[in-house]
Amino acid sequence: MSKVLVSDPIDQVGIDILSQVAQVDVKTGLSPEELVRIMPEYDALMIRSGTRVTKEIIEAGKQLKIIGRAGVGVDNVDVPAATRQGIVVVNSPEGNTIAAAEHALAMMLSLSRHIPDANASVKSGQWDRKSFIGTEVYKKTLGVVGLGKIGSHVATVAKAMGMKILAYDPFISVERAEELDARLVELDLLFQEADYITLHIPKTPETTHLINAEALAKMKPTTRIINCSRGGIIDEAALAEVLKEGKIAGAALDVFETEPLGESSLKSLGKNLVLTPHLGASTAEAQVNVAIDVAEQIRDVLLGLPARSAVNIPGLRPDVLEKLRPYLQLAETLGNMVGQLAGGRIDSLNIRLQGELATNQSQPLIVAALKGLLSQALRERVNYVNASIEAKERGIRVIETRDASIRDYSGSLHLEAQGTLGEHSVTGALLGDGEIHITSIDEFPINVPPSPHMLFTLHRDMPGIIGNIGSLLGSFNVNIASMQVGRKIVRGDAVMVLSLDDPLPEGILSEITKIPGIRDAYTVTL
Ligand SMILES: NC(=O)C1=CN([C@@H]2O[C@H](COP(=O)(O)OP(=O)(O)OC[C@H]3O[C@@H](n4cnc5c(N)ncnc54)[C@H](O)[C@@H]3O)[C@@H](O)[C@H]2O)C=CC1
Ligand SMILES: O=C(O)CCC(=O)C(=O)O
Repeated sequence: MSKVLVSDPIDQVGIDILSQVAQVDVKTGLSPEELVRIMPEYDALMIRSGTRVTKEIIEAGKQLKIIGRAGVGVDNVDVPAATRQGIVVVNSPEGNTIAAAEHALAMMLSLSRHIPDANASVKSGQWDRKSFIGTEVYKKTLGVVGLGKIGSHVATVAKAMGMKILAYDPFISVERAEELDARLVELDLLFQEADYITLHIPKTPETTHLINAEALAKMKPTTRIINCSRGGIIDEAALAEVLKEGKIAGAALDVFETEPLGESSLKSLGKNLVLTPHLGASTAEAQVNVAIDVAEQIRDVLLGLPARSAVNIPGLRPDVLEKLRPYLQLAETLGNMVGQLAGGRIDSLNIRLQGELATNQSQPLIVAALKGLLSQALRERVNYVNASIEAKERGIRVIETRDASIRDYSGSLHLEAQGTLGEHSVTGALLGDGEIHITSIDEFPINVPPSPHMLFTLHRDMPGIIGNIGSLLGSFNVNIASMQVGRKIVRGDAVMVLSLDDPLPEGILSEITKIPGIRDAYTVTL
């Protein structure tokens, strides 16, 4: 019989589902060393946010087939390590949406009406009404950062409470914002105008410390901030400072840079700060939803069936998956690249399946390309199941064509996207050894494998240009791992693709475009 380890508290309904097919051991509070030691016994691992599933734990799981995260964020799982071992990682992208949205709204109202401190005051025997004069949210402006599932529900309810909604989300269409009666604005304007700011975004390199000293300085003294998304999006030291000095009116935090929250300057603040211990998903309903969602998927995978909400591997029959796996990776990589080249808000994606990929069984490749395209915006929320729906909801027009006559590789994919940064295309194929190669960018022929940090330029093919870019990058201590130029005619337009050892430091891109002959420059991070 299969064995499942449940290493965080999970609703009993999930345990009951797992018990239909497996022996279930609930062992919470294990140390990383204990987890590594016992992992070889288990076929499946079910967690919430409490267990950090490291590479060491995954590698110890010699029989492990699936890791189930009863919630949305899989940032506590080393997903690439799991993928390398062919272990499916599943989550519950929507099971706790309402719970998290309601917690953010509850935090906004608690903060406005000093409910936590007033409660403590009454319980300590006082009847102090003067100290707890609050503010109303009616007719105030709410700035929603991240208009995804949770942000949209917060916006809808806040609207019903009479609030005006501003939203910042570079990946959401104006039409979607209009449906929610929200005005899409730039972040600076939101910082300047909002009375309340609520964060509903994933934690990514771009969103880490999005709310820092500089951002806080743009806010009104009456602004209140709510964070029920991820710790680290707010710079806690900078926030504590402005709260102490009364430069903004208050904050309510459910998530922290380090959890559990240890020593912190936040703890000494008064009624202008409300703190909860990552309770966003902690409702009876959400815990039942996520437990069912994830336990059913673990049960199915243990029975040899596909998972419906896999973050890393699509829900296909194992034999079909085995054949398609390299091409799915190709499609996802190309989708991710073209999404970044074309910019945040994508209007359309043209996918051309070429050569032997131009068959009717190629639907999963379209889905993989969309998953890659949306991954910058949605991170772990996008999977092989919801990618098409998410694209539709975001108003992305998807056009697929097939051309079996193109035979430069046995099968290749050509993706063309129209977005905020214009129209861009990328073609890729698999080499004999299964390695992905990018074979054209914006119709210029090249031949490079994708790498984690890439820089692309569109420039005039003229002497000295390569040297100028090299010197500029060198002056910022950026090391070039490889470089290739693609051109159609001598001294015409050309593209340059550079693989860099490190991410491009901020500000260099605009310096690159100042080099004579460079028309445009883009970075892609994979
Ligand atoms: N406190 C808690 O217990 C819970 C926290 N969460 C967290 O809440 C967050 C939001 O979750 P969902 O709404 O389900 O995700 P979602 O994927 O539906 O929405 C996220 C939105 O953020 C947008 N976005 C991405 N990068 C952005 C950027 N740089 N600036 C502005 N917007 C950006 C995306 O376009 C997307 O619309 C996630 O971080 C999730 O992990 C979710 C559930 C419970
Ligand atoms: O499991 C929990 O309570 C945390 C939920 C959460 O943060 C998530 O689902 O992303």
